[in-house]
Amino acid sequence: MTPTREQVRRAPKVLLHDHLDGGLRPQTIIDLAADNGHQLPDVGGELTAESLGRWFAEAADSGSLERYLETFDHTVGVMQTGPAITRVARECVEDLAADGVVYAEIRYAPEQHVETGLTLDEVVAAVQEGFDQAVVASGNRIVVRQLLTAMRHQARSMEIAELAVAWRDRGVAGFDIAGAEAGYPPTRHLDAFEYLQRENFHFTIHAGEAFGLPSIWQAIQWCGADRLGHGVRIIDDITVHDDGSVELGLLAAYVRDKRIPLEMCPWSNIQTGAAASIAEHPIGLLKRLRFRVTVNTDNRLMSQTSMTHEMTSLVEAFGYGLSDLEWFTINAMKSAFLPFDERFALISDVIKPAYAALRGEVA
Ligand SMILES: O=c1[nH]cnc2c1ncn2[C@H]1C[C@H](O)[C@@H](CO)O1
Ligand SMILES: [Zn+2]
Repeated sequence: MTPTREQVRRAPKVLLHDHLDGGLRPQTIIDLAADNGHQLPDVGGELTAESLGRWFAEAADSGSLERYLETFDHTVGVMQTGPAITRVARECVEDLAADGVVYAEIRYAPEQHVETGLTLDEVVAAVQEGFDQAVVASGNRIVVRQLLTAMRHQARSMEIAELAVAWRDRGVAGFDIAGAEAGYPPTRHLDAFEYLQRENFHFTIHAGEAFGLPSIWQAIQWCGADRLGHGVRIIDDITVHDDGSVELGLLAAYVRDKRIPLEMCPWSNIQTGAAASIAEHPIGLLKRLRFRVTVNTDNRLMSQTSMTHEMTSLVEAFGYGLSDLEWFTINAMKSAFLPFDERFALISDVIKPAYAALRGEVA
């Protein structure tokens, strides 16, 4: 039977790709802008949480990653003090816990939060404080880690990689690069990735979202990425013949053979033009071919989404049942940048029993 939205909400979910500066509550943006004087956009009427939320969704719904990214000026702009960052981090975890997320890796770029004098270390500490507060308040129902992102058009990736390693025992589990993809290939940051590999550290790379196979190839074969952020364009290396048979190119075969996790973000892809609709999203074929697919939100504010919304949309478009959602969830947990024993415990003690109980309800 098809799970209801409420059953999807209650099902344990694992989130590997979510931007802290893409998930603010609209009211929080209004409050923080009033505090620090940041000029919010003209929403074409009265500024309310609702109208501002709508503005973000519409402005981000442009079909272009570059235009989508412009909306972050207004979230990053209000996250420039310790207390503001801590509030955003706390609310992020509160919202994820309420949505049934049991494990999350939240990413952001520390270098974007130093405009009024915070050090990079202070930014990471402020985020961790907010996470810790919310995790305790949830009764430890959620486990959260930070991923530190470097902006791919900037030149601070080595510094951010060192920052991530310095915080490895204090809540930071990995590293990432993000921002406009075209013109900024992953190899631009090769020294940072080589450093991370020498440190036995984990990283993912936004690749194959707004740019195609060369970006994915570089991310994996030159830079050694553990996972791919989006990776949706791997579909360009897969041919579906008229008779229904499927042929994988060398890169697609490598990604599948090596079980390289794909952090897929369906609604974000529709906004940036990487996919036309949920029903046409490559996630359907990639799941069928048993790639290591995971489901993620990317930016909950810009896409007006949540894990429940992403998964419910997939249930509606592809007819998935609870076992499919459990498969995505276990895929994600297996792919987390958490030690093996901790991943294993979450799968066997939390995820599997909860899905078994839900299946009992649905049957
Ligand atoms: O989907 C994305 N692709 C590339 N970059 C992105 C995406 N979503 C957010 N970002 C950027 C904008 C944020 O300011 C930055 C750090 O979270 O990462
Ligand atoms: Zn992203």
